Amino acid sequence: MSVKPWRDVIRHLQWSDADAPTALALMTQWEAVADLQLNDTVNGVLAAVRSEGDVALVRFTEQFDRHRNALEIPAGEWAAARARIAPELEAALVAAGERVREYHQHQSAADWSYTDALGNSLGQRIRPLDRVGVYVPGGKAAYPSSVLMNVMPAKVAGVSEIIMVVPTPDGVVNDAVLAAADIAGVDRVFGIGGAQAVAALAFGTESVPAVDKIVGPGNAYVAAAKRAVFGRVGIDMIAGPSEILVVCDDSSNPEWVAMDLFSQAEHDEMAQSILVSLSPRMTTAVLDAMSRLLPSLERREIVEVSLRERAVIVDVASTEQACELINQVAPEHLELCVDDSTALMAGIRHAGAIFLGHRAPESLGDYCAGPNHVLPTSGTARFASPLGVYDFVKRSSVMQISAEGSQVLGQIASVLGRAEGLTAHARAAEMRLAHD
Ligand SMILES: NC(=O)c1ccc[n+]([C@@H]2O[C@H](COP(=O)([O-])OP(=O)(O)OC[C@H]3O[C@@H](n4cnc5c(N)ncnc54)[C@H](O)[C@@H]3O)[C@@H](O)[C@H]2O)c1
Ligand SMILES: N[C@H](CO)Cc1c[nH]c[nH+]1
Ligand SMILES: [Zn+2]
Repeated sequence: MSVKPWRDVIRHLQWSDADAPTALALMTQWEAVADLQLNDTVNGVLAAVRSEGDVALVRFTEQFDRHRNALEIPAGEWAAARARIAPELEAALVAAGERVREYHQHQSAADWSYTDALGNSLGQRIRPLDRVGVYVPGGKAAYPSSVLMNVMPAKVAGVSEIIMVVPTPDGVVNDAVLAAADIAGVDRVFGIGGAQAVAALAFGTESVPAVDKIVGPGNAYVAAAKRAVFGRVGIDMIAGPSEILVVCDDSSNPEWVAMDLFSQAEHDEMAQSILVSLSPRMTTAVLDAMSRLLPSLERREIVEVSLRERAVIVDVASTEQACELINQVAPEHLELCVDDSTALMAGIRHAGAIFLGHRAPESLGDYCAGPNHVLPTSGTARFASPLGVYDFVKRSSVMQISAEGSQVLGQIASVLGRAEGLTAHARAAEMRLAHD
């Protein structure tokens, strides 16, 4: 139990102080795969699985997850698990899955083309990936919701084959995770995790088919392995620990704000909760609510470490200052717990998912609102987007050149080819000139 009140434990900044932006930048930075020893471990695992296949996969699963069960979990077991879970859990998974599917259907993009002034037809064709690997984390907790979030956009995109991997620590398979796999419609499930699972998906083994792209969040071993295999396969992103940034003002409900901050802190000790306050009175009220509510949390120990190590409160004097701060942090989750979010929304450029008003706790986005909960973390919302249908398709450009087009474009290509010293390029274009 913490002896000091939380107001004395959580770091507290005034955004108007000249050094506050730098201090906040230091507090929010997180390098996904900076640990050299971890990288050595991961590189060793990748090399071994690549050269030894299933033998290494079984060995590492025994070493890190403490079991020697069969690698693949057959479809019959998913259906049996679905029948075993509580009916209300099954109904919640089905309802959440349908909402996630519906949201992602809006992301589907169509082929396009146009005809230019020379009669050339130029366009873009979109096709789903053939085979993807979905990493569902499962070391310290089981995440059936992450099955739905990873698989539904792939199904909407029309991916032909979805291979799911999920660690089964001590050989224990989570029924809700298997039920979610059944509901979402994966093709195969393997009870493996960590860097060895990523290696198996990237290189293929006797049991696990090689995939074209690996998606899904995981711990630092998973993140390092995904980064290392990128290029051989595609990846979605490098996910770091969960983060939430909540903006409050006099209209906020302090207990709701406190619980929303806890909801991400409870993920793991490195998760980060940031409170940005437009009202000193509300800052005090939220801190008091945190002290009141914290003892009632099931995962209190994790929350306490997360708050002590990584939480920050920042007082801001205006919505402009709030926006400046938000854009610097580029948070994974942003809650605007205020009556009127119009001015804030106008100034916000970087955030993974934005929750507006008092009735939109981040946890609804985690489970069932519809948008994806796999989001860019650690400031990567500056350039990255939530996992979506667009991650499971690729685009080809298409060009059909008319007789007139080959004359006009051929002359330009001829000049540019010769300027680059690539005369075969130039001659290929010139041959078409001569032909007509
Ligand atoms: N962004 C999201 O959408 C989202 C969703 C769910 C979970 N998460 C995050 O994903 C993470 C899941 O982490 P986790 O650990 O529970 O599960 P995980 O599945 O990512 O990792 C478990 C695996 O890590 C490997 N491992 C553990 N210790 C190791 C060691 N010392 N050496 C080599 N390998 C080792 C093991 O192979 C094990 O199978 C958490 O940080 C959680 O917050 C994110
Ligand atoms: N908040 C997590 C992503 O940052 C996702 C999650 C899964 N279950 C609960 N939450
Ligand atoms: Zn969450």
